[in-house]
Amino acid sequence: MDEVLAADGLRKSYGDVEALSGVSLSVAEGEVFGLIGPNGAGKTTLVRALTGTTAVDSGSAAILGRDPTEVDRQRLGVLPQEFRPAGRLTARELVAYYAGLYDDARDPGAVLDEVGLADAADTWYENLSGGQQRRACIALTLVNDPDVLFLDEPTTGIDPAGRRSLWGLVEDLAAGGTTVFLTSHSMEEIERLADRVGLLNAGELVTVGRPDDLVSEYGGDSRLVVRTDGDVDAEATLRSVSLPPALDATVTGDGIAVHGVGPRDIGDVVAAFDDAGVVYESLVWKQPGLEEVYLSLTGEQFEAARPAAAAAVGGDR
Ligand SMILES: Nc1ncnc2c1ncn2[C@@H]1O[C@H](COP(=O)(O)OP(=O)(O)OP(=O)(O)O)[C@@H](O)[C@H]1O
Repeated sequence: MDEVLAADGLRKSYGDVEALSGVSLSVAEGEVFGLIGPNGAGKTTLVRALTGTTAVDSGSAAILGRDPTEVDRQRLGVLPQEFRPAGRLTARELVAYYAGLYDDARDPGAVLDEVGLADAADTWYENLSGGQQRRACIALTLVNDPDVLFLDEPTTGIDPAGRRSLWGLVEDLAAGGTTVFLTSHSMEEIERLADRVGLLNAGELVTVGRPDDLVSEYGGDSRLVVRTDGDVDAEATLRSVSLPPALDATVTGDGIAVHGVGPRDIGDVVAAFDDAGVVYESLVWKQPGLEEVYLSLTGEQFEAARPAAAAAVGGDR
């Protein structure tokens, strides 16, 4: 596969703040590369460096083998994190205006349809809902049928159904050969869309890999988390429970975590807690995902909890 995006030792400081401290990466044609990282990690600076909209202090970037400032804009689509088109143009007028900037543009109506804005096409941008505005912005990045698409937090403010339909759109684009560089604060979005994920922390690309590989390497084991009442002595409770010998347990901030619990072990573990007469508030079985990778590599909880990650196997008592 051809390399479409490349970064080699990108460094960028703002005064004393080193936003990028030597970032190198490579993205292949048709790949969806997901970038995650805490606030201020340097994600937007990296997008700007890769798209040639900020000058770097050292290092180099290339899109389609060229310097980002020299690449044919017809082949590039960029959705910045903050993007405010003219408020008193309708979605259709905006898309038509942007289409007019290119020699070879798609039909505005078809693009509006694709992002789910056909019914609101004749509403002024300023009167669209937040989610509809974001869709309109995405439509503007698609008018030139780009080969490379940068999406900086594309679905912020879009409702769950709208997000899912836009994920389908990104999947279709990638299947058609479009290379996508995506930053997001939604782990669900990254897990769903990204072929490879890069974790940026304090300006450094801490790790890059396929989601499954990162989870196997850094995600830890699946576990059953037993939340006890705040007044309960979790250490004493744990000593009173006879867990299956292969399993290990630790006391956490709000209860007990039993490690290495596979799906078939859940019943035995629950029975062990019941036999010991433990009163618990909830039992949650968690399989590791990117959230755990993020926690293990940054020491921080990912902001947006991923509800589907946890399957409750017990209730209040
Ligand atoms: N124009 C600027 N002037 C000064 N400092 C800046 C500028 N742009 C970014 N920074 C700083 O550089 C660091 C990286 O910022 P950046 O916006 O790239 O992070 P981010 O990962 O995109 O954050 P977020 O998730 O909050 O959008 C931060 O410390 C930020 O304050």
